[in-house]
Amino acid sequence: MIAVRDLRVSLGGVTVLDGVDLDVAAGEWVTVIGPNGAGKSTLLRALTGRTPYAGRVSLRGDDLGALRRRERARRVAMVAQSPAVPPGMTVREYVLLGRTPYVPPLGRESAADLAAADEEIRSLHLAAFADRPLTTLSGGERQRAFLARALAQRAPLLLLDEPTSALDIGHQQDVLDLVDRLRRDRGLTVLATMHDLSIAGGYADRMVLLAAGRVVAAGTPAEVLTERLLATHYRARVRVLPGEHGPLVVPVR
Ligand SMILES: Nc1ncnc2c1ncn2[C@@H]1O[C@H](COP(=O)(O)OP(=O)(O)OP(=O)(O)O)[C@@H](O)[C@H]1O
Repeated sequence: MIAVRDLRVSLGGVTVLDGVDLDVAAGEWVTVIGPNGAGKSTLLRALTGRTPYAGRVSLRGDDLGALRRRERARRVAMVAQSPAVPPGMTVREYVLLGRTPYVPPLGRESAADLAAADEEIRSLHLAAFADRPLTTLSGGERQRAFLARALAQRAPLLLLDEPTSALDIGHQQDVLDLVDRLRRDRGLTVLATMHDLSIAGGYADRMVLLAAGRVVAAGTPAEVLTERLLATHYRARVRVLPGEHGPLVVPVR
C-alpha cells in the first residue's frame, strides 16, 4: 500500500528524519513507537505530503510527491496529535470538512457528502453532540470528532498520531477497537504512533521503533517490545511480560 524509501526531512536546519525505509501492506496496522523527539509525527506529516521531504514515497505504486493535493487527500487521511479546533464550528460542520477533497472548487457538499459525514458521526457515537460547537466537547469527545472527520475522507490509508492520548482507558479501547473493526470492514490500512507500548502492541500487526530519525528496530510487537531495545532507546527500566494480545510493558522503579 505504501512504500517509503530513504525518507529524509530537515526542519530549521536540523535533520529530523535520516533515511527512513518503511512498508505497510494493504489492510495492515503498523505502529511507530519511539522516544519524544524521535521524528514520529514528522514521519506521518511527510506521508500526507504536507512536510517537504527527500526520498521516495509511493502509494499503491504512485509517487506521493507527484499527486495533486485533492488526489492525495482522497488516499491519505490523518488525525494529527493536536488538530486545530475552529471556533464556532459544530461537530457536524467539522466532520463535513473531511469531504473537502470531493467538493468541486467553488461548489457545495452533495447529499452523498452529508450522508458520509452523518454516517461517521453515528459510527463514532457523536450523534448527541452533532449540533454543538466542537470547542464545547471534552477532550475525549473531541478526539472522536477528529477521527470522524478523517474517516469521512474515505481514504484507504489512515494515519493516526497519538489517537488515544486524550482518552480514558475505556475510550482508548473503544476507539482502537473501532479503528480495528473499520480496518477489517472497509479494508483500511493503518499507520499509527503511540506512547502506550502495551496498548500499541495489542493492536499492531507490526511495529517500527524510531530513534533520532532512524528506524532502529522493526518486526512483530514481540520482536520490538524487548527489555533490551526499550532500555537502549528510551533509557527506560521495564519488564516485558507475555500477554494475551501482545507483550505487556510494565515500568519498574
Ligand atoms: N519546525 C521545526 N524546526 C526545528 N525542529 C523541529 C521542527 N519541528 C519539529 N522539530 C524537531 O524535530 C524532532 C522530531 O519531532 P517530532 O514531533 O516528529 O517527534 P515525535 O517523535 O513525534 O515526538 P513526541 O513523542 O514528543 O511527540 C524534535 O526534536 C523536534 O523538536
